[in-house]
Amino acid sequence: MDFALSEEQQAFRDTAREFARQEMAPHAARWDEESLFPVDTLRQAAALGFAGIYVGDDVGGSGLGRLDAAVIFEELAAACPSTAAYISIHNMASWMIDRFGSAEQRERFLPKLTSMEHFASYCLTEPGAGSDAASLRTRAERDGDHYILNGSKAFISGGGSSDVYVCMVRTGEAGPKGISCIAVEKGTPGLSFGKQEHKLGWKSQPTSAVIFENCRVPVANRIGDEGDGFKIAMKGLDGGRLNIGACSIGGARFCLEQAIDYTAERKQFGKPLNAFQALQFKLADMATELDAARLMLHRAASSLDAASTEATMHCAMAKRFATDIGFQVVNEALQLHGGYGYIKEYPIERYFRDLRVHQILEGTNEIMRVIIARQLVGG
Ligand SMILES: CC(C)(COP(=O)(O)OP(=O)(O)OC[C@H]1O[C@@H](n2cnc3c(N)ncnc32)[C@H](O)[C@@H]1OP(=O)(O)O)[C@@H](O)C(=O)NCCC(=O)NCCSC(=O)C1=CCCCC1
Repeated sequence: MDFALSEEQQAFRDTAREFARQEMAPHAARWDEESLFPVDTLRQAAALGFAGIYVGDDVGGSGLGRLDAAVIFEELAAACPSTAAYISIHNMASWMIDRFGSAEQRERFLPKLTSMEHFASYCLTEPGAGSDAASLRTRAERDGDHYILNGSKAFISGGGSSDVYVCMVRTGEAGPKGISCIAVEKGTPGLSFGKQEHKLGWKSQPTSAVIFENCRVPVANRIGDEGDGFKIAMKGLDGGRLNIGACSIGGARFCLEQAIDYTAERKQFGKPLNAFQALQFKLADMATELDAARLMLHRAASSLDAASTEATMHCAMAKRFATDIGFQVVNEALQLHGGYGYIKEYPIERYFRDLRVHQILEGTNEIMRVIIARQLVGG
């Protein structure tokens, strides 16, 4: 087992770190404050290959693996978890087209997605179908060479701004086997968007409902066969969960570094905070748990790259652990900053708000436990 990154991986990491420090970090607070979707910066990230990290290079992707992606997302999220997470979602939706789409669909959609001339959204959740994703009700009725879609999707990242919506819809029976995956393009009559949601964090990416009212979509936009949609969605999420875990680790790493600097500078009772053993122990625990989370995440990424039969469980374990530890580390970093951690002059509160949602989305951490337990005990 080799714990070192290859020379190539160190090179992506350095490129991502430099980009994040120069092009994201100086602007992230303003994107958050003004709820700005940083389209130009996203396209700069795409020019470095970050918009199709594990998409084939024949359609403009970087042709890399999940471990490479984990390394890149950690660096991007150290500067701005919200923007890094949007790039992750775009990668997840693009990969679903790359992996399950036809040659014609790959050629039609992916060159514009890998350059981020177009943006992609992943649409599974509905107002009445969150954790129980297989109960989704958005209906796609066949009408000749089109489907007519009716229903709505909730909490969609990129809603209203994305150009391609990779949607899970019901074409058949109740349950997972009646679900298909269809790419709906912006501008299709009958497609509209709800109001922009006001969120605690993740403010540099827009979030809205996606609404279908007699929305006519060509059958040629169906990704995979009828009835394959649930499995496609779950496979997309295996990788998406790793990326979100990597975003938690990156954000938490930045906050740990801030806490180390702050406790060295801040003096109370005549000495720096870091001279108090109780606070040294806090820093030691934060660093140890973060390291454990990164190791677990990299193991899960290697497992997914190797198509291991345990990959889904490893991804669920890593998502659960990395997002819980990430939030815990940011919370401790805030505590170590005292009152300064709670005000906007310091960056910690933004990371606190951004990382909280990682424990909820792409499958709550309770659902991660369901996935792990099913592998252990069956059922
Ligand atoms: C785990 C879960 C609760 C499972 O469900 P059930 O019990 O209904 O389905 P079950 O009986 O487990 O399975 C059906 C078929 O499906 C296959 N399969 C499942 N996982 C996978 C997988 N990982 N890979 C391949 N096949 C899979 C399963 O084998 C079965 O097929 P078979 O009948 O054997 O032929 C699932 O529903 C889930 O996960 N919910 C969380 C949703 C959830 O995560 N949203 C998040 C929405 S997205 C989101 O939050 C975002 C936020 C920010 C923006 C981006 C998106």
